[in-house]
Amino acid sequence: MTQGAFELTYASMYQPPQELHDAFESALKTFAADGAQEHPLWIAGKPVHTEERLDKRSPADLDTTIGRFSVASLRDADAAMAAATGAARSWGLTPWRERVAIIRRAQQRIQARMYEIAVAVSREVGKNRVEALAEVAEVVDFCKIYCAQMEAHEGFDRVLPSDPVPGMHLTNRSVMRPYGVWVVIAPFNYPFALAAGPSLAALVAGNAVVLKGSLATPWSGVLLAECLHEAGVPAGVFNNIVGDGPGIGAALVTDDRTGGVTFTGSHAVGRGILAHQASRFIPRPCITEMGGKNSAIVLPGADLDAAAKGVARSAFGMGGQKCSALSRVFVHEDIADDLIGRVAEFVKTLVIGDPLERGTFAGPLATENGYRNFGRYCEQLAGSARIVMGGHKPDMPRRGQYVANTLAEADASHPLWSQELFCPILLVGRVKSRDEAMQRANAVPYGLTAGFFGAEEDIPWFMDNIEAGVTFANRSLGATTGAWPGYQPFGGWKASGNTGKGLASFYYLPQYMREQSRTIARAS
Ligand SMILES: NC(=O)c1ccc[n+]([C@@H]2O[C@H](COP(=O)([O-])OP(=O)(O)OC[C@H]3O[C@@H](n4cnc5c(N)ncnc54)[C@H](O)[C@@H]3O)[C@@H](O)[C@H]2O)c1
Ligand SMILES: N[C@@H](CCC=O)C(=O)O
Repeated sequence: MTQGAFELTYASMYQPPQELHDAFESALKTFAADGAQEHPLWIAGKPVHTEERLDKRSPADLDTTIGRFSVASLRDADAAMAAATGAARSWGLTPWRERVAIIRRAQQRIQARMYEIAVAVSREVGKNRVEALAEVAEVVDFCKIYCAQMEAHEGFDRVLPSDPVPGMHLTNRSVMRPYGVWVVIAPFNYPFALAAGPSLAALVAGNAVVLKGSLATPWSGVLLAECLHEAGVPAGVFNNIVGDGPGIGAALVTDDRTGGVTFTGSHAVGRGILAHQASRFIPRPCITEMGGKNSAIVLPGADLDAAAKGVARSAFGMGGQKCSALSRVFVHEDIADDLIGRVAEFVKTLVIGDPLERGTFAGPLATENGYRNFGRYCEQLAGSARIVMGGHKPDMPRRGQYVANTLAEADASHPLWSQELFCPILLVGRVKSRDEAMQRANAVPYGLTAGFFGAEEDIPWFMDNIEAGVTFANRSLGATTGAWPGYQPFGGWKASGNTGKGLASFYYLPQYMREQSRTIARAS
């Protein structure tokens, strides 16, 4: 989102202009939370109210309900698949320029409703207002990028030379065609961006979509469905259902009518979905974006103030509930005390509180599960690590899922070094050399993001050796977090993702299409 010269991204979000706050405040007033408001599923171009409803509680105040959400049954999931199957053929045959025009209208609808969507995202996830606004702005950029890529590649339709056969004229073409119905499974932490990003790519490529978001964050998908409907996406081409993973999600990804799947979520679930798609008699494409256990390396020569800010922002932003969150820092022993002191000082300035308030850095944890896990991890650390700060659940004016930013030093053998925690816990390890730091950074199965702070001449060594899909050096705005479409393609290596291609990169969109070679022979 651009306001004057200001462009809102996850890196620029720390100092947004006053107009952005004013517009958010005004949306807060007009788009008030009405706990009794009913939110439907969207199937076959229509809102569908179901018998089963979920009263969604605010993670910031568990005594407040933010809306009543229809929950899909297996019959609703089947209806969504049937609607998408019925609509897929004509959408796939719609000229790509028309599809691009519709997605551009969707971009305008999302832009026009940006502040109210951000209010909803902030309320359901508990993320602060700028994180929420940036999440919506990211979707605007996904629309722009995928439409521009279709145009730049002329709809991925290429005329090829005639082959040299005497007495015959052969016309050759390569066209990229959609798979049919694409199932998108989204996580709770970026319920708008990670539902919209894959859905928009699938749609512009000509697939019909069935989206299933997380039960923990059911609102974003409804708003996305409304925007796409307002933009004129034909009935059945985009369907949104809300339901549990093992029941409704599994039904979608195993359905015979599914043509391809994009899953964003934990490794435990993603791996199973990927195995299923690969083992079918007709294997299906499957894009999995999974967990992370991201590290930063800090070496002598680093600007330690910049490092402290970058480390704290990426470890504790959004309560550590980013797949890109920093959870391990390896710092050279000569500068370790200095870095730890600066991180602790900076963290004291970060406000934990009501996510809708202007000054809040981090709100509550989004899920009950995450809140419980945080307590468990802190108990584990209490007996076996040096807790520098945090390690508890703070007293707050409201009964929300609030936790303290936690920094701890633990032995290399501690089990929390290798497990994704998804809460604001940062482990620090002292190292004797840059090679020891690299060895420990790479000694986990994940490979999503990584950061480095140190001398310019060490940056190529870091980027050439680190096993991660997204790398940053000397970035105080976030050591490992805050990739933005068009600037930093975002995708994981190793157990963090199976395709090796980042969201919004040049290589992403073609994954939603399959190539057809077309040769026509005529006598010459
Ligand atoms: N790599 C990335 O780009 C990226 C981005 C965001 C989040 N994540 C990861 O997501 C995780 C946090 O999100 P979460 O807790 O919502 O993840 P999760 O795996 O629990 O759930 C993700 C989605 O999968 C659904 N699901 C669960 N079981 C299923 C099944 N058997 N079949 C089909 N669908 C099923 C859930 O209902 C939800 O919609 C973290 O591991 C985080 O690192 C990764
Ligand atoms: N794209 C976000 C992370 C999304 C995953 O949770 C970032 O780069 O920080």
